[in-house]
Amino acid sequence: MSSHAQPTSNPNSRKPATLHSLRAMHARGEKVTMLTAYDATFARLADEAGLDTLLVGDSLGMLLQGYNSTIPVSLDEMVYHTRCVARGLQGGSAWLVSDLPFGSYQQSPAQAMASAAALMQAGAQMVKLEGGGWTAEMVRFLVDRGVPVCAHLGLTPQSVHALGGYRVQGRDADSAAVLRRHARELADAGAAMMVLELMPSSVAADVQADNPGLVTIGIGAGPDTAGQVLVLHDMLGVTRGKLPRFVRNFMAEGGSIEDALRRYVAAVKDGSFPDPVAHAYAAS
Ligand SMILES: Nc1nc(=O)c2c([nH]1)NC[C@@H]1CN(c3ccc(C(=O)N[C@@H](CCC(=O)O)C(=O)O)cc3)CN21
Ligand SMILES: CC(C)C(=O)C(=O)O
Ligand SMILES: [Mg+2]
Repeated sequence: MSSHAQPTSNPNSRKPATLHSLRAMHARGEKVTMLTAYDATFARLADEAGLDTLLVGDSLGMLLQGYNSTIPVSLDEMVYHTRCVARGLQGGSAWLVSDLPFGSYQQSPAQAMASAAALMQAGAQMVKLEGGGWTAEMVRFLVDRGVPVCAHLGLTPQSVHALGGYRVQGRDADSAAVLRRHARELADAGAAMMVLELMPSSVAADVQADNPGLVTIGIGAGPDTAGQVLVLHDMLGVTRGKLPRFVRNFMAEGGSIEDALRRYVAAVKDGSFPDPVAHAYAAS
């Protein structure tokens, strides 16, 4: 089947998500669910389990390719996995976000637009890019040209070597204030969504309160964001090695992958995940 084939019958009764429906979900206080997906089969399973949004994360460099960071992932590889996931979502409902990989947007707004175009033509509905205020010019350039953008602040894994490891960000008052300022700049530049990764719950709560219409998606950022994201392999308990504290293994609770996915959706929707103590970080 070509990627331009007509959608087949809707596998569930949900309408396809739109930026409008996701903003409305947040406005009425319903939590937004996001999970990473890298292939057609898991995209379809996640969609059928009721995920609102899927992310083709550059974490695939670590989970699928075996690298120890996301830095080696290329734009062509992100395009390939975006095509796979988009085909799995045909006839489905989840909103599809794809990561712009390291080196594909940092140079200029024009470079960011060319890279975003490749992901959108592969089936993404929104692109995500990592970084603070310096990315505002890229965000504005893309949004003006019809590309929805998700920002990503806090622990930005593409900067792991500059950050000195996968460490909690915004722990002290000064760095928390910088994070809040950057979030405001990116929201003002037109970012509709924002991943907040590995920061004290209070900082993520402040970012959400500063920018009420922004759909914040937390990972290791506490319970007060508009939504939550996890890496698929982590919530299925198949990731090897030491896991970050914010992870919960939903496979240990459910009897099947389908059940684990449904439990994740239910736990985010009813607010039982993340736990404010077990899965969150405090300011220093
Ligand atoms: N499997 C996987 N899951 C992820 O969530 C993930 C990746 N890989 N790769 C890309 C980034 C890297 N991430 C990470 C990696 C390690 C920690 C970690 O070890 N965190 C410590 C806290 C460290 C501190 O206190 O500063 C923890 O205990 O959670 C957190 C996020 C999140 N992302
Ligand atoms: C963990 C999420 C936010 C991500 O960027 C990824 O999976 O690459
Ligand atoms: Mg990523």
